[in-house]
Amino acid sequence: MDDKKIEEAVKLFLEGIGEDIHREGLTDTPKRIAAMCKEIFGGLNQDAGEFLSRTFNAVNNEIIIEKDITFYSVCEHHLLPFYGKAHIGYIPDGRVLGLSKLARTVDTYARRPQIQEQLTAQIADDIMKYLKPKGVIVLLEAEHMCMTMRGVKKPGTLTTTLLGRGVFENNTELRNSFFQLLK
Ligand SMILES: Nc1nc2c(ncn2[C@@H]2O[C@H](COP(=O)(O)OP(=O)(O)OP(=O)(O)O)[C@@H](O)[C@H]2O)c(=O)[nH]1
Ligand SMILES: [Zn+2]
Repeated sequence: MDDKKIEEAVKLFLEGIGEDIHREGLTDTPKRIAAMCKEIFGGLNQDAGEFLSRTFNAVNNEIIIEKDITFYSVCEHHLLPFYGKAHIGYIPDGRVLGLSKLARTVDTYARRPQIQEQLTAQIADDIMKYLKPKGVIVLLEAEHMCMTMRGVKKPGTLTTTLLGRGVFENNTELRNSFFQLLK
């Protein structure tokens, strides 16, 4: 990441909104934002393949679900946060992942400028690509600040996105057992 560019951009932006960039509260803000970007956009420098490639033998091929994975992302249209929970289920085909790797995959793609549908798809596609399970299903529920603090201003609205790959693509029974286990 280019700290200098971020700092210059923040100064210009603050001037643009009519702020005095030399007042005490703002003098360190460009540096703070450059440091913050490393956290909230850190996924841009990460490759989920590095940890998704660490698989081990499955005990059986029953469904595995990791639910309520908290995530924070930033909408690419307004650069405002959207945040919520990710729920992931997969049916192994001989190999499984360490549980933490599902949450790491969510973080890798959440920490980028995003839209929710794309985030959902990137998580599902990478799990298919590296683990090669029989199927994976990803459900994301999030609140978008661009819907609440500006624009249409509807606090409390929850956006849900769902994507199934492999056996979850069109098997209603399997999808329903995922929903059942989330309750
Ligand atoms: N599909 C989708 N839309 C999103 C997401 N995040 C934000 N948006 C929407 O992106 C749209 C951008 O619409 P535009 O009309 O280009 O921008 P805008 O004038 O700021 O839109 P308003 O929010 O309606 O004021 C808005 O409707 C947002 O609600 C997302 O993750 N997925
Ligand atoms: Zn937005």
